[in-house]
Amino acid sequence: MTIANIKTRFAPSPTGFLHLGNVRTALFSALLARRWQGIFLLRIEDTDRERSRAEYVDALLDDLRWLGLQWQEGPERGGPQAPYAQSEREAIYEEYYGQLEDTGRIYPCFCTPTELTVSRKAQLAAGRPPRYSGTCARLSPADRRARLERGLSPSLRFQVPNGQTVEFTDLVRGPQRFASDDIGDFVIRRADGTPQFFFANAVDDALMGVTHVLRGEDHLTNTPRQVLLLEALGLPVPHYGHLALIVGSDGGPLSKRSGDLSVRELRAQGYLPEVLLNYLARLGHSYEQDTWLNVNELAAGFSPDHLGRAPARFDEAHLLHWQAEGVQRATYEQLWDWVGTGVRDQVPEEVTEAFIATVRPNIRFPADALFWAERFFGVELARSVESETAITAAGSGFFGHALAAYDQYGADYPALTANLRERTGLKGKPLFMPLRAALTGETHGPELARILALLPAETIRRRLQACC
Ligand SMILES: Nc1ncnc2c1ncn2[C@@H]1O[C@H](COP(=O)(O)OP(=O)(O)OP(=O)(O)O)[C@@H](O)[C@H]1O
Repeated sequence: MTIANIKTRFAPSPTGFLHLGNVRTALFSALLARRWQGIFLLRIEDTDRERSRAEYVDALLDDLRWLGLQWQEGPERGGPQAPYAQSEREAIYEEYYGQLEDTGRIYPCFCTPTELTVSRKAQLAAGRPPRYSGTCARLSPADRRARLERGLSPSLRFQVPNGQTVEFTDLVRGPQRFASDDIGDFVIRRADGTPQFFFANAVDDALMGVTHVLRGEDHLTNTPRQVLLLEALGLPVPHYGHLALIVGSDGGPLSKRSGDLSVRELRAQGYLPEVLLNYLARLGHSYEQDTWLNVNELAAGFSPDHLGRAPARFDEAHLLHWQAEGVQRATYEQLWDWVGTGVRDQVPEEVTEAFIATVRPNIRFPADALFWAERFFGVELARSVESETAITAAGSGFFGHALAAYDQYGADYPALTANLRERTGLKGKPLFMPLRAALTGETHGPELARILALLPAETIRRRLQACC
């Protein structure tokens, strides 16, 4: 399969911080475009005036950039179909409402929210699926005029044709068929004049030349409405692919409203961007390799054919696995930046690289690096209970020998430990554990040989002396 001139998009609403479900949609869309040298477009769907906020727009742009999911068209970058925020496109929408009006495909609806609720309840009580009953479609022109003269602000409803079947082939879920009779006439412009999602989203995709729409399965039932609208407007219908949703540990889909697992939060904890990409790319999508892939490799192996239909559950253990891998792969510069000021302030300048090399296999988060920086370079050494036990068991004579061996061999670990073995007759754990406990206050941790080379000689002597 080859796809020419592909354009994909991510179209979030700025109503909260992006969560892993949102970001996986962005990632798959970006990978699909990159795979076929196409364009990845970003559009801000801020038509919900009450819930949309400028700070969420800034946050989502920042999150996507941090993840390396740079868009080629969209906010800040511009493009042939600017503007890319729906709140700035109302004049464009007016033109298309006009077209639908001219062709008699829409009508004003004066029903109040209360009337709609009553009708919905009555239909449910009668065991029917709720849909708009068509009250305002039956108003005469005189009735409509009278209501408008009374100053009522109508919404605009799209008149769904009867007796049709809407069909499309979903990129993930295969052939789909919906009976138009099951779809009630739906609002495309709210009474406050703002466009409804179905309308603005479909019109923008068409005008912006989007060829492939990957989005969450929560939109599957919107698609037949959007297909009908685009057909009524004579606009091109993109290929749709509906992705299984990511569910949290409670089994419910992640949602911005409930502030689920935001990228910000994960970033603040110290997750690395490529870690999230490697994790998310495998959540509901299979790759031949289960090894670490960079973004180009993720794109090269991406295909809608490898997308699964079952909901994908967020699994922290998998994410932690990728995080451990990401830390091993990061450069010294990346990690030195990532560990944060608490670590940078404590580690002496001349051993920063040695510090990172020493702790790298034992850390997954900046907090872990801080833990070791404090153990190595803190003035006061807080010892764990286990290390106190190991020190007591070794006895003070052991540390006198250790000091003598250190004075003779310094940080030459093989020579020092061989000498200590000779002096004490100990080997294995009884030899190494008390040494580790005295030097770090812990009975686990980075390689002892590296620790010996990293700590200032004066610290080593002081800590061994303290156990004598
Ligand atoms: N739990 C989820 N798993 C996978 N994709 C999701 C999930 N929730 C939303 N998406 C997808 O993320 C994209 C952006 O959606 P949107 O900005 O509407 O976020 P949302 O989380 O649904 O927000 P809200 O909670 O405010 O409804 C859409 O394609 C949507 O289908």
